[in-house]
Amino acid sequence: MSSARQIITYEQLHSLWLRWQAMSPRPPLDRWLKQHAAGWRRHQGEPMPMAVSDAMIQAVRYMQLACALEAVQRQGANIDWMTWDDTWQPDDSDQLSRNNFWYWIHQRCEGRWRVPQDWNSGSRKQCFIDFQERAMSNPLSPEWMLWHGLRPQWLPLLQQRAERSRWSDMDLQRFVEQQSARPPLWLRINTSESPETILPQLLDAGIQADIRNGTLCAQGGNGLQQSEPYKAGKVEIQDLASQQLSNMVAARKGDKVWDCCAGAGGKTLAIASRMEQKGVVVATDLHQFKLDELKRRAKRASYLNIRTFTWDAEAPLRLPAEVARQQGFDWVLIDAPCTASGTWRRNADARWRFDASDSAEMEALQQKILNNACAAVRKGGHMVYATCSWQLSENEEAVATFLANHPEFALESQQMVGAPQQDADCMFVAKMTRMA
Ligand SMILES: C[S@@+](CC[C@H](N)C(=O)[O-])C[C@H]1O[C@@H](n2cnc3c(N)ncnc32)[C@H](O)[C@@H]1O
Repeated sequence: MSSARQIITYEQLHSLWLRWQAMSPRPPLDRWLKQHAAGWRRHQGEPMPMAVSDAMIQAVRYMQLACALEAVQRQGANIDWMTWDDTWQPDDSDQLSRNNFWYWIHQRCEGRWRVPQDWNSGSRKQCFIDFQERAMSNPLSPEWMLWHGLRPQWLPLLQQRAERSRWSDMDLQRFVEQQSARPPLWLRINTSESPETILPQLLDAGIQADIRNGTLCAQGGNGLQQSEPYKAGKVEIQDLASQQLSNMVAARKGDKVWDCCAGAGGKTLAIASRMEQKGVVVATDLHQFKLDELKRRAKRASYLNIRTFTWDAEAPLRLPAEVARQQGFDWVLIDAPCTASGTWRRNADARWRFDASDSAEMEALQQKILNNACAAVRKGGHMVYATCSWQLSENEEAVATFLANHPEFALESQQMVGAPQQDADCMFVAKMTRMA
């Protein structure tokens, strides 16, 4: 594999797959592929072919489907998929032979890698065609879920979401179908320039970009971070749902804002961009290394009014003097740690770490953060609670539990943003106001 133009074979992909599988603990595939691509560039002197990362992402997305197809090939189509799914585990894909695994993945995504000439024939081909036909003619069936890389057991949870958010059947179908593809790379503009002004600058830098619904987006990130608009801090990568969520914090010039789970600052920067350097944004997180990245990004965008320090949610925050003087922040954003089920389109492997029956610990952490952050909201101020998950338990139910214990807060609004209406991640956002 010494040239980007060289054709990748499934044997080569499999050795890469085994290397990732052997990692302990196994890092998120996306991050691992980025590191691998950097190593590739260093050793080969040219970029890693897109086909390699595409194939790895498709393999992880459809590894349960590969197991299901293998089961049909061996036992026939008469399988109770809900029972089968109950005992299926991600490691089961290791039981498939290298050929069979990559055969099914190749069929599902019409892979752009080299396979033996006589591969695509015989009973396996027929088994695949029959499965596809059954899946596609039965939307919302277990086989249809498997076809889109989702566990059949998640269907009732998704149906609850659809009912709660008044998604039509078509919306729900679109949501599931969207899981088979990454959303584009949405960009947020940090300056007062318009998308129409920045677009030609991106195109000149060789970035495939366009404007959708008034927002810039790029197809893939290759070269974006080396482009002039990015290096000059004019644009930030931020998913469309995340941009909408940040907009719920309608901070004005001079406001005091606390982004209490700020991470690397995606939302912090979006909020600061509207404050014209007036007022203060306090950004905290459990992890200092994330805040270090936030500081780098803030510097690139020339935001001088962001302060960072660690906070672990074990107790209420000691308010900075100028915030204490006004008895709390005008806005507190809790972008809570969550199962991140709304980001599976970008982080294909995250779905296999999701266990809906084991979310008590996460929900307890979300309540702890809500309970300890709310003390920092001034009377009349607002608290925005958000997750990038779609289950009710981390969202509407979490908000209801909090409000039952805190009658001093009133719910202003709560909604899902992004997918399925938009080609984006799927996030939840609730706005509450402190009344007393
Ligand atoms: C959804 S992420 C935040 C993403 C970030 N707001 C952004 O826009 O990039 C949740 C964050 O909560 C942080 N976190 C997890 N447990 C925490 C705790 N006990 N106290 C404070 N922050 C915590 C994580 O480190 C993570 O950065």
